[in-house]
Amino acid sequence: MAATRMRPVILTDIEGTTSSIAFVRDVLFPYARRELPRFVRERGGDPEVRRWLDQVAIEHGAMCKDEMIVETLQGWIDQDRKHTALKALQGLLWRDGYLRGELQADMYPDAVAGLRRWHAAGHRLAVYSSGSAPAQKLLFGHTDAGDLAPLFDAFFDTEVGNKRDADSYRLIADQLHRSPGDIVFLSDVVEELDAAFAAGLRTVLLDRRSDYPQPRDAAACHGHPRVESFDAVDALL
Ligand SMILES: CSCCC(=O)C(=O)COP(=O)(O)O
Ligand SMILES: [Mg+2]
Repeated sequence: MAATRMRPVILTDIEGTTSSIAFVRDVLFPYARRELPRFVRERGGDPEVRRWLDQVAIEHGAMCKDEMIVETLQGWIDQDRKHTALKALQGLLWRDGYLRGELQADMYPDAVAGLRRWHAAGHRLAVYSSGSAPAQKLLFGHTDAGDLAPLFDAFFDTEVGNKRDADSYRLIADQLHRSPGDIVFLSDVVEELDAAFAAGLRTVLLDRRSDYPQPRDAAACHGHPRVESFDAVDALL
């Protein structure tokens, strides 16, 4: 009897892949930057907030005041630092915004259709983003296409490691109980795909015109299959 091949797990990035870079840069980050001083003033005493503020303070090598921590975090937002403490605090801040109805995640329509199609076809879906896992669940739970969070069965963030480090993808494969070759990673960032490929994952480069007006040529793609929308991913699964 012929062995049936398991459907690959589809592991997706968010910014530049399921949602536009502009949404993250022009909506989410400014919201966090603006709300941060109030949030630290009002919630800085909560253990789940203090834990991350203290981590930022320790990195300064000195006891520093909350105002200085806020300035540091705002600077990191401006630099798009993918620091775990910043990402955890952003997730807590965005939670308020989503729950108050002030935030709603923009999704690429082809990404919504693809995720629904693959889930219906029996693929397991997972997310790997620099945004914290709670922030990922909130984002997919509050999209312009409704609640998409139930489509996913795992959410990975930088607590498994940096997205440009092959060991992070080995850990994700272990945690999904799948061999690396049974996972397809979708991302707009070639360096992330290089790391995933080095760990044995299959890869697809999202090269969306609205995020990357200049198409990336063959040399820039480093051998990763290149698509402009999720519609073209099915042929590669
Ligand atoms: C809930 S994700 C918000 C986006 C974010 O904070 C970020 O840094 C995007 O990183 P990605 O790894 O998805 O490109
Ligand atoms: Mg990305």
